[in-house]
Amino acid sequence: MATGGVNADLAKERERATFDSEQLTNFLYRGPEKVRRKRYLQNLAIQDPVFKKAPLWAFLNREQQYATALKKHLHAYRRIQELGITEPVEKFYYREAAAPHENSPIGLHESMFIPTIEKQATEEQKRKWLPLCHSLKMIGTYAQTELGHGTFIRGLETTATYDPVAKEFILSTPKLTAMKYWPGNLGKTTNHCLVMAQLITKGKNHGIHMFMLQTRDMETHQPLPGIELGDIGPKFGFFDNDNGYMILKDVRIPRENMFMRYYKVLEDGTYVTPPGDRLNYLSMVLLRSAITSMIGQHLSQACIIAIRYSAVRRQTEISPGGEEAQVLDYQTQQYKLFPALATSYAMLMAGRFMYDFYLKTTAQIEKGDLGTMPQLHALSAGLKAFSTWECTAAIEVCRMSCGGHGYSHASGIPKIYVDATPGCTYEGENTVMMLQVARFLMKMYTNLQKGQELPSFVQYMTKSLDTKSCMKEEVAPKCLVMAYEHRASRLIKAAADAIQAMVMSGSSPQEAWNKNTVPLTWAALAFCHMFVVKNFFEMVEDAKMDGQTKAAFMALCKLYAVNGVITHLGEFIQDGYLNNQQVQYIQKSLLDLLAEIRPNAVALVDAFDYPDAILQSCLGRYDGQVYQALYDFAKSSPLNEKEVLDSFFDYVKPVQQELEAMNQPMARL
Ligand SMILES: CCCCCCCCCC/C=C\CCCCCC(=O)SCCNC(=O)CCNC(=O)[C@H](O)C(C)(C)COP(=O)(O)OP(=O)(O)OC[C@H]1O[C@@H](n2cnc3c(N)ncnc32)[C@H](O)[C@@H]1OP(=O)(O)O
Ligand SMILES: Cc1cc2nc3c(=O)[nH]c(=O)nc-3n(C[C@H](O)[C@H](O)[C@H](O)COP(=O)(O)OP(=O)(O)OC[C@H]3O[C@@H](n4cnc5c(N)ncnc54)[C@H](O)[C@@H]3O)c2cc1C
Repeated sequence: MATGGVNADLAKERERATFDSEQLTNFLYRGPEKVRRKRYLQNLAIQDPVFKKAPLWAFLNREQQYATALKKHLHAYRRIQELGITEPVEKFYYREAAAPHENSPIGLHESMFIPTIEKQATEEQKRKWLPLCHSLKMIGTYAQTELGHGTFIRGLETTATYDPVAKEFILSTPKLTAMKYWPGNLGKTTNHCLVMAQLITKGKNHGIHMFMLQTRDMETHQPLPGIELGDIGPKFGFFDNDNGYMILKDVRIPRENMFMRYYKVLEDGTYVTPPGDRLNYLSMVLLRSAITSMIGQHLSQACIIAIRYSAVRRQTEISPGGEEAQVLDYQTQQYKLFPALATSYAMLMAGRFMYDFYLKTTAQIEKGDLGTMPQLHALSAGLKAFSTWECTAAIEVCRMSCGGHGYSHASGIPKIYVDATPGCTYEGENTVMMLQVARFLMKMYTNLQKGQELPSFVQYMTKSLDTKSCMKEEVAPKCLVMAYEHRASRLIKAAADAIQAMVMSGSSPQEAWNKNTVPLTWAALAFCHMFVVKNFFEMVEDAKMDGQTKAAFMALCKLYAVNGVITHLGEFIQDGYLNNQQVQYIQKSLLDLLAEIRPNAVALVDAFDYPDAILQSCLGRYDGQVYQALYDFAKSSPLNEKEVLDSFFDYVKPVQQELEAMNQPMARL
């Protein structure tokens, strides 16, 4: 254990902050009462001996990691029920503190399996399945992706063929590429799954639908006949999760196991068409809507670690013989870390918007109003892709900004990175998601040309492109937002014009689309970026907090916007919207903002309010005693348990002896 109180540099950082970090914490968690409750729940978990005694994940092999994750998450599941915690966000706080570095082997059971039953099953199916799910008799997952197809869902090859005589579906993965491959916890943990399969009835294929499949015996946990299951092996991250494969050989399930709230197959095999298209894609939309907040949290943890460490780390004397500087005082270090910090706040704000929008829209869908589904799809796909790309890149910047120690698991950042980066792939590969956004934007652009009214968040498209920026020396939020709107509108028009020109010269619309997917993704990215900037400004402006806190928060928000302009400068100046002088104002503003944020950097990460027990980082400790912690971490490496390892005698000694013998003068003769 590190001792010695709070590191003097870190203590000074907290004293010199111009605002009270608690105020920002209260805003982030939606009020002081909620903060108190969060801390109470986190402390309950942190003090629980089952969680306290668990070994550190980094020193375990994969099987041990899986077992630890299972033990912790099942204990948390039981405790959450005993404590009567029902609010999803409160469950999240408890679980995060209980198992901060263990991905849940029952995570998909809770985040996809149960919500899909709640949203897509009939009342009768819910009555049958939900009690079993809550008592964990049924543990399920979401089995969609196959060896041959993940992105193109319509191309999935698993079939569900209806047999009207037996009133059963026959589930089959008819070839190698049809086997389910990747679903989380399918390999070893779960005993049920939702299978996405091509529905065939009366000889006709009706596309993919959802079916409930029992995969393992509920007592012995053995796979059921006709089902081959297994873990897919070690991955880049998610070591403790059994992503699985599954082969189905004509497995029969009752007709009642098709999810029939919206889509139905009658006893005689008649297919009843649903009220709306793509309703069975809604489970993906739920997770996509939650990912922006989740990834913002990952990045906020990386920022805490890198910024606290940069305040403690001193390297190189600035003037000969003088004191070595805190690395956080180097402008280049600030340019790495403060945009990352601003990005994490921007994504937390975007995630807050996104999840609220999801709840509002799905409430309308539940009532049969499907009108806002295209907007929900476009925004959830776009923000999921944009936030995961931005945040994973920034996490890696945080890691490298910690120098060599950032490469060690002692820092905590490598684990954050490997668990965050698959967010770019799962729930829809990011490029593919951006192309869905582009599809929506092109539709909106066509509607605009036809004089139709646009949804509020794309109304900026109606503004004339024939304008110049209002940017002055004092870089104003309004002018920044307008610059982002202009860039997004211009790139949407450029992509639309390119497609239109190709069609006019004889290409088919599909060909024209496929030859312009790169500009289309530029347009989609610019749209998402604009959305995040605008939402960030709006949320800061509306935030109820004292003036100093708001000023500190606003500086971050401006930095996010200003840094984005500089990073994508070409797209802002291509048509002369910003002139040279204005670009210079923005560049100067960036440097000014770095200096303005500097005294508040530590307070801004303290505001995220992550206890050390969750961060589990030697570098990100609240007390800044990083060197003692690194030494303790090294000492606890299992390689240090024995002074001399057996492998020394097994491998080094024999080779040394052979080489010695070979090199003897007699041996050379
Ligand atoms: C309860 C709290 C939860 C908290 C959770 C916390 C987080 C926990 C995190 C856990 C951590 C890790 C878990 C990891 C889980 C990972 C799980 C998975 O990965 S599951 C598998 C995910 N797979 C995908 O996402 C596949 C991606 N592909 C697709 O979605 C589709 O194939 C496609 C959208 C790319 C194309 O679909 P297609 O049917 O071919 O559609 P078209 O392109 O032809 O478009 C037709 C039309 O449909 C519209 N559309 C498409 N999708 C939707 C949708 N979802 N909703 C509404 N509308 C949709 C599209 O816009 C088109 O509309 P038009 O009007 O014709 O333009
Ligand atoms: C950690 C993890 C957990 C997962 N959990 C689950 C789960 O629980 N359940 C489940 O069903 N699945 C799960 N998956 C699978 C995941 O959803 C898919 O991997 C994902 O949807 C991407 O599909 P793919 O692998 O087929 O990628 P591909 O589509 O093969 O992507 C490969 C490349 O092709 C490009 N590409 C593909 N199609 C197009 C196109 N139309 N236009 C332009 N470019 C294209 C992509 O941009 C990408 O660069 C998980 C994956 C991971 C990594």
